[in-house]
Amino acid sequence: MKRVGILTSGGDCPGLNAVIRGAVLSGEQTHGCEFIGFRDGWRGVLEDDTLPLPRSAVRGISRLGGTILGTSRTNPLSETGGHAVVSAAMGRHRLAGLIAIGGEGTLTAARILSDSGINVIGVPKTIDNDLGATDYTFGFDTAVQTATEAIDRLRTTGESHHRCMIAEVMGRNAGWIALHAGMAAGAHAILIPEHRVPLNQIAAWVSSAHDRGRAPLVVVAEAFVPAGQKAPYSPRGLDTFGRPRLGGIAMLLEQQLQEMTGIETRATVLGHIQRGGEPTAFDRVLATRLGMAATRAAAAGGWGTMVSLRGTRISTVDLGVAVGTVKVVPESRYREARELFG
Ligand SMILES: Nc1ncnc2c1ncn2[C@@H]1O[C@H](COP(=O)(O)OP(=O)(O)OP(=O)(O)O)[C@@H](O)[C@H]1O
Ligand SMILES: O=P(O)(O)OC[C@H]1O[C@](O)(CO)[C@@H](O)[C@@H]1O
Ligand SMILES: [Mg+2]
Repeated sequence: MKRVGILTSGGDCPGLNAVIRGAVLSGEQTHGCEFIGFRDGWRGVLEDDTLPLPRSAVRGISRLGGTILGTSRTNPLSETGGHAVVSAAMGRHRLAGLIAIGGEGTLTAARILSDSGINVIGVPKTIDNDLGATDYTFGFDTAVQTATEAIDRLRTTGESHHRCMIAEVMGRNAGWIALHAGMAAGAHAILIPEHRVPLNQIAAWVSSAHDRGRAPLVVVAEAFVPAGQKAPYSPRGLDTFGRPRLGGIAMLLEQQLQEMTGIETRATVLGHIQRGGEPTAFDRVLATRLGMAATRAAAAGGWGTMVSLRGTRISTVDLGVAVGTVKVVPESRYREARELFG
C-alpha cells in the first residue's frame, strides 16, 4: 500500500479541509493509498510532528474552515531543514511522497525539494487567486463572498449617514478580491495594486456618486499604491519570511479623501475575516476535486506536478511551470470595471 504524507502550509484559507478529505477518501477507496498528516506545514516535517489520517479522521470536514492539520510559514529549506531532513522524515514514515497544499511560497519550496529528488505533488490554495497555472484557487470564492457581504453592510450604514465608506480587502500583490467583491457590491471605485490611480481621480469618483445622492463606496486592495507613492503601505513590519505586512491603506485614504471631498468618510479593514469560516459550495467542490486529483497523481507516480483547474477540467502541470507566474488582474478587466465607477 502506497503511503503519502499531507501538509497545509502558508496562510490558511477555506477549503483546505475539503482537499484533505478528497485526497484521503479517493486514496482509500480507489487507489489503495494510506495517509499521514504533518502538523503545521513544513514545521511538522522538520520536527516530525505527525498524525494518522484514516478515513474516520476526515469525516464531515469539507464544510469546516481552517485546516485540521494546522499551518505555518516554516521554511523547509532553512538551516534546520533541507533535502536530507525532509527525506529522513519521509523514510521514517515509509512515505512514497508528499502532497503539499499551499500558495506560491509553499509551492516554490516544494519545487526546490522536488528538483532535489523529493517526491512532491502541489495543490494550489490561496484567497488571493494569484497563482498563474490555475484558473481559480479555492478560498478565493469564499473570500469574495465574505467581503461582498461585509461591503453590503457598510453600504447600508453609509447610506444612513450620507458618508463615504472605504472597505480594504486582502489579496497581497493581486487585486482579484477587490475587483470581484467591488464589482459584486457595486462600488463607485475599485483600487488595485496593478493599476495606479491619482488621488484626485478617486476623489472625483467619490464626489460624483455623492452628487447623485449616493453614499460613495470605495473598495481598495491592501497593496494599492496611489499614483505618486512608491510602494504599498506596510507600517506593520515584516512577516516571518521577512516580507512587509500589508494593510492600513484604507485609513490613509479615509483622511485624504475626506479632506479633498469634504464628505465624511469611514474606513474598514476587513482583514482575516476574509480567510475564516466555511467555504462556499464552489470552493468545496473545487478543493475536493483537487484533493482527489492529487491522490490520483500520487498513485500514478506523477511527482513534481501541481494539480490545477483549467476551464472546468482538473489537470496537472509541472511544478516548475506552476510557480513561475503570478496571476495579476489584466488591464482589460480593470477597464471593464472602471466603466461603472463614479
Ligand atoms: N521563494 C521561496 N523559496 C523557498 N521557500 C519559500 C519561498 N517563498 C516562500 N517560501 C517558504 O514557504 C512558506 C510559505 O510561503 P508563503 O508564506 O508565501 O505562503 P503561501 O504558501 O504562498 O500562501 P499565502 O501566500 O497564500 O499565505 C514561507 O513562509 C517560506 O518559509
Ligand atoms: O496571515 P498573515 O501572515 O497576516 O498574512 C496576510 C496575507 O496573507 C493573505 O491573506 C494570503 O496570502 C494575503 O492576502 C495577506 O496579505
Ligand atoms: Mg505566498
